[in-house]
Parts: sequence; C-alpha cells; structure tokens
Amino acid sequence: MEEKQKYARAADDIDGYGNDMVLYENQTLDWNDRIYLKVHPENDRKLKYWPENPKSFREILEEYTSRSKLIAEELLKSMARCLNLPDDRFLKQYGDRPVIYARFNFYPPCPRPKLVRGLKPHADGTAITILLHDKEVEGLQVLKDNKWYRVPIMPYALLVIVGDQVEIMSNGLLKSPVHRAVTNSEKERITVAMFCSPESGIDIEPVEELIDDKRPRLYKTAKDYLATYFQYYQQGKRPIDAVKI
Ligand SMILES: O=C(O)CCC(=O)C(=O)O
Ligand SMILES: [Fe+2]
Repeated sequence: MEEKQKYARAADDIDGYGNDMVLYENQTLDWNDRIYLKVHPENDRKLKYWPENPKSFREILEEYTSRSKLIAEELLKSMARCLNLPDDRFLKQYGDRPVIYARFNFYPPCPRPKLVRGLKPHADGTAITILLHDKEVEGLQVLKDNKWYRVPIMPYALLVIVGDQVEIMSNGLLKSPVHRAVTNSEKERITVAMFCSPESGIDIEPVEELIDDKRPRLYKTAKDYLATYFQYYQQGKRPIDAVKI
C-alpha cells in the first residue's frame, strides 16, 4: 500500500494510482483501484507516476505501448478495408501522434457483489481499446438488446473494443458497445486496458464515403472528444449522445 501511495493521483490529475476523480456529489463510485498512465505521445509521459517496482515495469510498458500502437493502426486499416474504404481512411483522423493511456484495473473481492459494480456501464471514448483480461477471473459484461452478456475468459488473448470515436468515423456502422465490470466476493481480478485515441486537436467526423441518401450523417463533428468524456462518464451518461444529430 505504501508503495502504491508513492504514485498516488493528484486531486486534479488523471494519471496516477487510486480511484477515478469525483466530479459530482451523486456520482456512482466504482469498486476499482487503478493506475492510469499516459503512455503516448512519449513526451507527455508523467514518469513520476510510473512505478519503479518491479524494475522491469517501465521497459515492459514501453514495449507493450509500441506494440499496442501497431495493433491499433492495423485494426483501423482492416476496419476501413472491411467497409470498402481506402486503408488510410480512419488512420487520417487518428493521426501520427495518437493519445494512448494504459489503465491497470484491480478489482478487490467485494462483499456485496450484487449491489456493487467494478466499473459502471460505459462505452469507451477511444478509437480502439485493447484489453488484456485476468487469466482466471471473469467479470466483463457487454450490453446487447438490453441484456447483459458475459465475456468468457480467454487467457492471454487480447480483446478489442471499438470506441466511440470509431463509431463516429464509421457513421455508426461500427458500434461502440456499452460494457461494465462486475465484482465477486471471493477473488480479486486484474485487467490491463490500452486506450488508443486519435491525436489531440484533430476533428473527428463520419467519413464522406459512408454518408449518402440512404444513410444520412448521424454524428456532428467532434472536437476534443476526450476532454468532455469524463464529465459524462461520471454522471453515468453517454458522451456520444452529445454529438448525435
Ligand atoms: O476490466 C474490465 O474487464 C473492463 C475494463 C474497462 O472496461 C475499462 O477500463 O474501460
Ligand atoms: Fe471500458
């Protein structure tokens, strides 16, 4: 615990160890301890929050970041191709200097799992999220047609979640799913999410080829989507609703 506190999040910061910021009096708190680190662009890293123990942490996270960045770029190309678009259609909006955060989630055993969520229902504000699951303990659920579905554990597999910004770019053809983490009373659970978002300062909007008479434009141009994300998230609202036409 003492070790963790060395990297404690400052009240006005996102990066660091602890819980999420409390922005509203009636905000639902999550049963989750996390360390949140901006890992890309490299110049924006706040190394004072990067744990020095274990010693290999920094090197491994740097490597994991560059590989995650490549995976996200490959996925954006493939997704464009699947929709019969040129490879670079989504990448153009994603930019060369994507904003990537690593979030290490720790869910302690919870005495009231029926009442308390590890993470409240939300959709990710990213372009792409790459999630490494706990090897043994299940907990992620996805909402479809108003029903929650369990995501089975797949040791060492990476789960890809489409984020709001890809939903916007694809004019709603690719959906950003609402998901949540549930708790359990016996076992702790650890997951690592890599949140890959477009370079800051780039406007995100539906690509032209995906707008036509049959499928009108569904989203406004989003400026600095991440900046407003947490205000909505902590109120349990969906930030994407604010840009729907
Ligand atoms: O821990 C999980 O299974 C989900 C994590 C997640 O959705 C998030 O960090 O946004
Ligand atoms: Fe998420």
